[in-house]
Formats: sequence, C-alpha cells, structure tokens
Amino acid sequence: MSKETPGLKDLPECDIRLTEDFLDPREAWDIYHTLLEETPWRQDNVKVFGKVYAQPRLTALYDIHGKSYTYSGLTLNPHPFTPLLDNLRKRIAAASGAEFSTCLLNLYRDGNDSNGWHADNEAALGTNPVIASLSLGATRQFKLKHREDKSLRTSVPLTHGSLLLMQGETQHRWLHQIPKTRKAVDPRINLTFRRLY
Ligand SMILES: O=C(O)CCC(=O)C(=O)O
Ligand SMILES: [Fe+2]
Repeated sequence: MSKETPGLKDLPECDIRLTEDFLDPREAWDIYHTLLEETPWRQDNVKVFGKVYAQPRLTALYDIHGKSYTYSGLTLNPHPFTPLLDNLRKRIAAASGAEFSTCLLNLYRDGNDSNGWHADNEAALGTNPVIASLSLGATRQFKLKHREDKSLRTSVPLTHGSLLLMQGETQHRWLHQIPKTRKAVDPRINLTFRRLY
C-alpha cells in the first residue's frame, strides 16, 4: 500500500469500517431506482464562511420523531420514514449495534456535484456519533484528512451497495469530503443514518 493512500485501519484517531458487500448489487439497484424516482429531492442554499451558495447536490431528510436537522446554517425539515428507509434503518442498526433516528439522503447527479470538507459534529448528534453511510449507484471517492496532521490523508472508493461506518472520535479528529470529478460519472445516492438527540 502506498504512503499516500493508507488503508482505513492504519489511520490514527480514526474508527471507520467499510463493508463493501452490505447489499447485494441487485437489491442495491432496486433501492437506487426507487429512491431516485420517489424521493422529494431539493436543492437548498447553504452559508459557508458567511457566503451563500446553492448546495452542489440534492438532499432529502427523514426522521422518525419529526426532528429537523441544522448544519451549515441550513435547517432541513424531515419527512416521515418510508417503509423502504425504515427497513434499511433497522438492518443497519442490527449490523452496526447502533441506533439511528434520522436519514439524510444525498444525490450527486454527476461529477460536478460534491460535498465539501466537513465533519458531522453538530451538537445534536452527541459526543462521538456513529454515522452509517450507504452508497448506491456510481462509485465516488471518499476523502479523509486529519484536522491537525496535514500529512495524514487518504481516499477510499465508495462502491454500489457498500456501507461505511464512522464512529468513536473520528468526527473530532478528521474531516471528510466527496470531491468533484472530471470523469463522466452516473448519479450516486448516499444515505447517511444518524441519531439526533
Ligand atoms: O456522500 C457521502 O458519501 C458522504 C455524505 C456526507 O458526508 C454527509 O452527508 O455528511
Ligand atoms: Fe459527512
């Protein structure tokens, strides 16, 4: 393994696990097509360092208790969970041993859509949140960089049907992003399951 791309297990102060075959590809495609067509996708404005931008992707929020979620100066009002999303929520809880109340869906329409450097460290998520991230459709690179040690960074391809779990102190020590790419890429849907307190 090259020095520039250490594996997830080699990263200090980082607890991230990737299960590549969490969903079999056929089921994952069924879910992808249903979500692509049936989700009430929206594009919101966000404030980054005081400037307002259209978010470079589409999103939708679901919550079992109807709680809204605020990040980057944006408050998203949730939809009630659908049976499909609730089924995934329960399966991911069983696989991870964690509980989830919220699902944030991201749709990256093409390589021009992205998700900039951030950590999922809002107070409403609690101290060391467990965040479960399911990927469907096109493969995109998930980049990680340490907040202090600039020599520590890596990139992991998130493939169709894979489940990435971020937990422990990861959000306090590391930032993550999905960068834009010049490659021609099909749409990708990402579901992040979180617990809101
Ligand atoms: O699309 C992804 O894989 C990451 C999504 C993400 O980091 C987020 O929604 O907080
Ligand atoms: Fe995130």
